[in-house]
Amino acid sequence: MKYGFIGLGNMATAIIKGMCKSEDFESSSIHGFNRTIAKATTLATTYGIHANNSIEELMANCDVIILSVKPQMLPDVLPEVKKHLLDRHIIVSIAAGKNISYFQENLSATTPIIRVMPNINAIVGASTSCYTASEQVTDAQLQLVTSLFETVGTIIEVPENLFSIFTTIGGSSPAFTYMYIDALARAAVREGMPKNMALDIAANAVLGSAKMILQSQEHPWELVDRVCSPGGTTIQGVSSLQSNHFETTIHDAVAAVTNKDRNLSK
Ligand SMILES: NC(=O)C1=CN([C@@H]2O[C@H](COP(=O)(O)OP(=O)(O)OC[C@H]3O[C@@H](n4cnc5c(N)ncnc54)[C@H](O)[C@@H]3O)[C@@H](O)[C@H]2O)C=CC1
Ligand SMILES: O=C(O)[C@@H]1CCC=N1
Repeated sequence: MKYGFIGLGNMATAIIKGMCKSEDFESSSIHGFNRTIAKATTLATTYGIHANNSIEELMANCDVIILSVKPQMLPDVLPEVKKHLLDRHIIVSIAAGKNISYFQENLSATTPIIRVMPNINAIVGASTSCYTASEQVTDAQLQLVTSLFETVGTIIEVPENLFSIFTTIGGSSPAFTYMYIDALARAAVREGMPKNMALDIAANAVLGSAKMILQSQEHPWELVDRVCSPGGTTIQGVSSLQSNHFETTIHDAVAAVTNKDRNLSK
């Protein structure tokens, strides 16, 4: 099997890195095409993948075509993909907002299409990804594509009607979490702690808290209560966050992202 990435930005670079580091994929089986050709040649030099000069060349070389351009670039890219589409091709899209029917309308109703939503933590092998597949996709094809995304983290199936909300809490939320970690660290800088030290502590506290949620089986509010000693320090901060609408602020941000994602498919 040969894998071809169209668009070699943040996400494709992370996924290619994961594939090349894994024992399951040969770098010689990976091809890439980017509008700015230098990005392809850099990846070819770094990881030993093939730099292709056109979508036509990439599609002739590859079986699994991974569309990794921004959603707004798809109207430029899809006509060229459609022109060179063959029966052997499997289309994988990681674009936000574009649903399977969009690709069926703009490419072909019979081509196997798998929609995947990874996240930027793929760069460190820690993406929380999901997929949904068109009915033409076989179990073997699905296995192939999920194993590809397992090289950069975990992947689960999500029905397409939940894809927008997954995109928000799985795909976009790393940005919110980075903001939260940075806010904690800056607050510590105000108290005199060096920024690097504060970032390290804040990030590790978030990492540990995430492990607690995943491993303890306890409700998050039970965990909150366990941190808040009666008359102690933490409850002061928890009350302050509640008075400042912590939860509704997050809900508003999640709704804003999800609405934008839903509008992209219209
Ligand atoms: N950045 C993120 O955290 C995530 C992004 N995504 C999705 O992944 C996709 C890619 O996002 P990024 O990697 O962040 O974007 P990016 O902007 O870093 O990469 C896109 C690449 O496509 C290239 N490109 C643009 N037009 C092209 C064309 N006509 N032909 C060939 N190459 C072209 C650009 O030169 C660029 O290198 C998007 O659809 C986005 O919705 C999904 C999950 C997370
Ligand atoms: O902001 C975006 O559009 C993409 C989708 C998920 C994360 N980044």
